[in-house]
Amino acid sequence: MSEPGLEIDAVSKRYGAVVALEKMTFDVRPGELFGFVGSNGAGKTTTMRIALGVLSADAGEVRYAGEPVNYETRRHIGYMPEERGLYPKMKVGEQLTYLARLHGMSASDAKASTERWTERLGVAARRDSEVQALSLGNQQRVQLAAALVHEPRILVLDEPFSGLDPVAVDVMSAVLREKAATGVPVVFSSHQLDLVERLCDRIGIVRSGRMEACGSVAELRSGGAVRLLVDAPEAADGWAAGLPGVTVLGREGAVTEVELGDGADDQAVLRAALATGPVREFSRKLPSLTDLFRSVVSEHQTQETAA
Ligand SMILES: Nc1ncnc2c1ncn2[C@@H]1O[C@H](COP(=O)(O)OP(=O)(O)OP(=O)(O)O)[C@@H](O)[C@H]1O
Repeated sequence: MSEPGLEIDAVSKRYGAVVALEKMTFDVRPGELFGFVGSNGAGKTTTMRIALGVLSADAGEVRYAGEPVNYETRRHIGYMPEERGLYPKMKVGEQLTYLARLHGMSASDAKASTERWTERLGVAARRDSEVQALSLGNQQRVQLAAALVHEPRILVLDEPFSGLDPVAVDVMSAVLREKAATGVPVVFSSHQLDLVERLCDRIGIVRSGRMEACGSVAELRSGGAVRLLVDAPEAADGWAAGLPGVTVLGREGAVTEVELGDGADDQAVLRAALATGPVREFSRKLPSLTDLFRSVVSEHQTQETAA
């Protein structure tokens, strides 16, 4: 079994009558990039705030390396809050150095780290500018620098990719990958599912304060029904109707999409297609993370967006 990283264990939280989290449980292993996705109001920000300790849980526990997270551990978390948290009138460089010092770095290390991260994140030329003078995207780059400047052992980032241009998305993705490669557990929330699918080792899909599905994209896919694409140009409409356990989802030109239910035989589909004439393509259609997400959350979508 791998070493424990950051563990969120049966964490529950209410705001008055609103149940924000109901036994939220998952773990982010050392060196792992974990994508935290869910509808608006599903409970991602609440979970992250509890992990950082800016909000207390009603029940459950957050652990790091097998021990409950305490004040000392929290000094080693790099956090990017959803509401962002920079001082607008303070200069970028001074602010980052100050934050690094707050986390216990020496003055010279804090200065060197500020220089390193502002360069890496493309805001070195703005070190002497007030934060409020920067564009929103550049403020976000500085916000990420603020989460990284003290060389944290854990990274918890609330929607770090929102509002970034494609170049900044690439830089941010590379930085998160590198941090994970050094053994840091990295968790971030995002609504950009294509990015999450590309970047993350594992993904957690949250619905109504609960972890509904968790695993690698391949693991999440393995739970769903198999879909096939069959390109049979001479087949008449209805060629696959009546095959046991097979549902025809649609046809575009010569390509028919079918879903296999329990007990359905893909080879029977292939034989039926070949009986119509040539088959140019016969392949499995893998659902995207967006498809998987929709199937997990759609059931209660209305309830959550009303929150
Ligand atoms: N301070 C608060 N007071 C009352 N209710 C709150 C408070 N903060 C959050 N909530 C409620 O808790 C639930 C979870 O909210 P949370 O912000 O954690 O969701 P989220 O997944 O981060 O959403 P989003 O994707 O929109 O950022 C929602 O129903 C929200 O309305």
